[in-house]
Amino acid sequence: MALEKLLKEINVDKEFEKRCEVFISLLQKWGRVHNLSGRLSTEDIKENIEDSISPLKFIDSYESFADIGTGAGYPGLILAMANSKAKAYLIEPRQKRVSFLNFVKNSLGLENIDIIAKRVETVDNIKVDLITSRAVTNTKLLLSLTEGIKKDNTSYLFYKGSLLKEEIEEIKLNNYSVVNRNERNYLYIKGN
Ligand SMILES: C[S@@+](CC[C@H](N)C(=O)[O-])C[C@H]1O[C@@H](n2cnc3c(N)ncnc32)[C@H](O)[C@@H]1O
Repeated sequence: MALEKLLKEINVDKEFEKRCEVFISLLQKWGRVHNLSGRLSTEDIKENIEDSISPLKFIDSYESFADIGTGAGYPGLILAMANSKAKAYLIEPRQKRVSFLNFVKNSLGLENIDIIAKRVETVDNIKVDLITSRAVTNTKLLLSLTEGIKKDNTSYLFYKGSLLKEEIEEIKLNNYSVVNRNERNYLYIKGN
C-alpha cells in the first residue's frame, strides 16, 4: 500500500506500475535460480522499489544518470523504469546480474537504458548529470571511483545506512543534504 501512496506524490511514467509488475515476476523467477537478490517476496521487492524511487520527491530533475553496482536492479533499473526520458547507465560487473538487467530491459522495451558490464573505475567514456549507488562502498571511495564519469556539475545520490555521519566527517563535504526514511539515509550532494 505504501508504494501506491508514494506514487501519488511523485512524477513517474504512466507505465511505471505495469513495469514494476513485470520486474517483480521476473526477479522472483530469476532470483530463485540465480541467487540474484536476498529478499524475493512481493512485499520485500515493493519495499526496495519504494526505497529506490523515494528520492524523486526531493532531487532536481536530470537528463542522464549512472547507477554504480546495480545488482538485481536497485536503485538504477527502477529509476530508469520510472522515467524513460532520462538516459540511464547501469554499471555492474557481475555477469549473471548483467544478464538479468538486460532481460528486464528487453522485456520492457526500455531503450533509455545502457548496461555497462564493467567496474566503474574503468569507465570514462560517459559523463552524467547524476550518479547514484546503493550498498556498494563508502562515500569517499564512491566519489573517487566515479571520477571518470563526472562533469563539473554532476550531482550524487547515495543510499546509505547508519554510518553516514562518520563518512561525511571523513571527507569534509559541502553542499549536501541528508533525507531520512525509515532506516535509510539518502545523501544528496548537489552539483553546482
Ligand atoms: C551488495 S550489491 C548491491 C546491489 C544493489 N545496488 C542493491 O542495493 O541491491 C553490490 C553490487 O556492486 C557491484 N560492484 C562492486 N564493486 C563495483 C565496482 N567497482 N563498480 C561497479 N559495480 C561494483 C557488485 O557486483 C554488486 O552487484
